[in-house]
Parts: sequence; C-alpha cells; structure tokens
Amino acid sequence: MSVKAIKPDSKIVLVIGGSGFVGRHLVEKLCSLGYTVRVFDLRTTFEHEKVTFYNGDLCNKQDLLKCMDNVDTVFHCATPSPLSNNKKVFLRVNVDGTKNVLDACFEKGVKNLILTSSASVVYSGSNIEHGDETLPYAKRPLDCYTQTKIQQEKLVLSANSESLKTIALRPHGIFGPRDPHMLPTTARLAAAGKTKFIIGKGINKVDFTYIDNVVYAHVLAAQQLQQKPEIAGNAYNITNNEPILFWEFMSRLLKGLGYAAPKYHLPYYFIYFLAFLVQIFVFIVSPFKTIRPTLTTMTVALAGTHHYYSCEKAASEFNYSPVVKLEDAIERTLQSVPELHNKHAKKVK
Ligand SMILES: NC(=O)c1ccc[n+]([C@@H]2O[C@H](COP(=O)([O-])OP(=O)(O)OC[C@H]3O[C@@H](n4cnc5c(N)ncnc54)[C@H](O)[C@@H]3O)[C@@H](O)[C@H]2O)c1
Ligand SMILES: CC(C)CCC[C@@H](C)[C@H]1CC[C@H]2C3=C(CC[C@]12C)[C@@]1(C)CC[C@H](O)[C@@H](C(=O)O)[C@@H]1CC3
Repeated sequence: MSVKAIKPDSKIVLVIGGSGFVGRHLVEKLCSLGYTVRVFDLRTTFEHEKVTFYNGDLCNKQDLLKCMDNVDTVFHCATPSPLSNNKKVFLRVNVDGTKNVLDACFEKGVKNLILTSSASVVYSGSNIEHGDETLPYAKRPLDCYTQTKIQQEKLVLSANSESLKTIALRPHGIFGPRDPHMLPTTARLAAAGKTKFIIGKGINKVDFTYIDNVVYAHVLAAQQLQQKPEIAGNAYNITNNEPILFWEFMSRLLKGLGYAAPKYHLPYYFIYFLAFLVQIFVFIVSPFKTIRPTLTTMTVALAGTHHYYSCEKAASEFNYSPVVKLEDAIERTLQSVPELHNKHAKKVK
C-alpha cells in the first residue's frame, strides 16, 4: 500500500521537532503529498515555501497553542539529542513537554497524534532477537534518554480516546541524509582514531532503519488512523526488516567515509565495565563540569548485543513494508555526504 496524495491544503498537520532529522524529512514528504504543514521547533533549520514555521519551546504550552488552530494531525518528533546525557532536560522535554503536547491537542480538538517513539523502550542491554511489541518496557533502561522515551510513550498511548487517536511508532537506529547523530559521531570517532576496535566478537545483529522508511510509516499510520480506529492506542516497531551485523554496517559506513574498518576485538564485558566507570566519574564531577561521553553503557551495549525487532504487527495492521532496501539506503546515505559524493559518483559508474 502506498501513502496517498490528498486534495491540496485540505488537511493541516503540525510537526513538532520539524527542524530535526526525522522531522524535516517528514515535513518534506507531507508537503509533497499536498498537506498544509506547520513546524513547531526551538529552531528553524531550513526554508520551505509551503511550510509555516513557529519557534517555541514545547515545555511552554502557550507556545504550542499558538500553532494548533484547525490542526488535524500532530506528529511529535521532538527530543533533546539522545547522546546529550542531560537527565533534567530529558525529563523536562520528553515527559513534561509531552504532557503539554497532549493537553494542547485536547484543547484544540486535534484528531490524531503520531509519536516517534523508539524500539529501545524495551531494551535494557540484553540480547533481543526478533523482538515484538509484546516485550515489556525495560525495567532498568541503560540511560535517561530511554527512560524518558518509555514515560513518553506510556503518556501518549494512555491518552488515546474517541476525540484524540494516538499511536507510537518505534523505529530503531535511523540513518540517512542529514542524520545528525550516528554518521557524524562515527566520523568524529574515526577521525580521532577511536574506531580500530570491535567491541565483543562482532557477531551481534541489529536493525538500522533508513529515514525514508520511517517517514513512510508515519504518513501511512496517520492516513489509516481514522479509517482503522483499532490501530489507535498501539505501539509498532518500524525497521528496515533486514537485521545486519552491527560491525558490518559500521564498517560499511567507515569505509564509505574513507576510514579503515575496525579489526581488533576487545572483550565486551571489559569495555562495558570501563564505560560504567566512566559514567561514575562523569556523575562525580557533574556538579563542577558537564561531560558527555560517547562511551556509555548504552552505546557499548548497542554495539555489542543483538537488538533487532519484528515489524509483523505494523505489516499486518497498517500494511507497513520498507520502501527502501538496506543496500540502497547505505549507498544513498554515503552519497549524501558532500565530500564523498564525487568519490561515489565515480564508483557507481
Ligand atoms: N535518530 C534515531 O536513530 C532515532 C531512533 C528512534 C527514534 N528516534 C526518535 O525520533 C525523534 C526525532 O529524532 P531525531 O533523530 O530527528 O532528533 P533531532 O535531534 O534531529 O531532532 C529533534 C528536534 O526536536 C527539537 N526540540 C528539542 N527540544 C525541543 C523543545 N523543548 N521544544 C521544541 N522543539 C524541541 C530540536 O530542536 C530538534 O530540531 C525523537 O523522538 C527520537 O527519540 C530517533
Ligand atoms: C562504535 C563506533 C564505530 C560507532 C559508534 C556509533 C554510535 C554513535 C551509534 C551506533 C548505534 C547508534 C544508536 C543511537 C545513537 C548513535 C549510536 C549509539 C540511538 C541511541 C539514538 C536514539 C535512538 O532512539 C536509538 C534507537 O532506539 O533507535 C538509537 C540506537 C542506535
């Protein structure tokens, strides 16, 4: 099933966090389908003739109310940076901010709310293979980002009602053009010579999800929420349906960026313990200095364990299937990195 173009400007939608990675791709797709699109974000990162931008803080409900008149559907894609490691900000934005979003949706008579959640809401650092939505929320999430994503998803799904249909989409490891997290962090670590090592045996399979598939799932869910009210109040895993060895994927990115693939193995539990010590140190010095380490128990666990998920529920209940395959997705991502484009263009010929 494909997403449908609509009678131009017949529906007004709001993308909260629309200046971000997922948000901007979603905004561009919605505009191409004929929606009237509003963006609410702390910042404006691009221009678009069909988009109305509202700058504000979703922690301030008055800011939100100013942009919600006659809005049919809200997409909530805002979050502090997942690697920012700032508990207060995560709680304020992902929990208190989401309560504001829900209150504002009810006050303004919004019909649909689609939350960009995360497959990591069920991940506590142990292997997950083909995990489905029956898995319970992580009892001991490895970081405060994940902890607040769990609280956020619970708030949104419990708000589902006759007047406001809500749904939580759980992508995992989103990548693609303009990704501000994975690719830049990988490139920074590589430039610092910190990607020579494989954490663990290198046999852990994970899901990575190309941005166009994430956007497709959001639009598909929004278009079906009213026709299939039974999908409301549910969470759905959204991935590329092609789990890949974590270190094979990372090696592809690194080689595409012009760096060597990691080749020396380090014991997983040794690095995990090291990351734990780093977090203790970060906590001790936190009253005096804010340190945002990349080496955390969460990033080590993500690099060293299986974590891939089933999308069968989304496939059967709203006909989701990825629109871009992993191989093509990796190629498009690497081609989108400016300094690489010429190199890839030559290679592709
Ligand atoms: N990137 C991934 O791998 C990934 C995977 C699964 C789920 N997600 C989820 O997808 C969503 C989008 O993530 P992203 O990667 O696009 O992040 P991003 O950092 O690129 O974008 C987030 C946007 O939210 C905005 N924002 C943050 N705090 C705000 C506030 N108080 N008020 C208004 N706007 C605010 C930021 O300015 C930014 O533009 C998030 O909910 C994230 O949890 C991301
Ligand atoms: C080990 C090096 C060679 C490369 C290091 C890459 C890491 C920076 C990324 C690998 C997996 C990524 C990831 C996220 C952030 C960046 C990585 C740790 C998320 C935690 C971002 C937030 C999402 O909600 C998580 C999700 O559930 O999809 C991501 C999980 C993967």
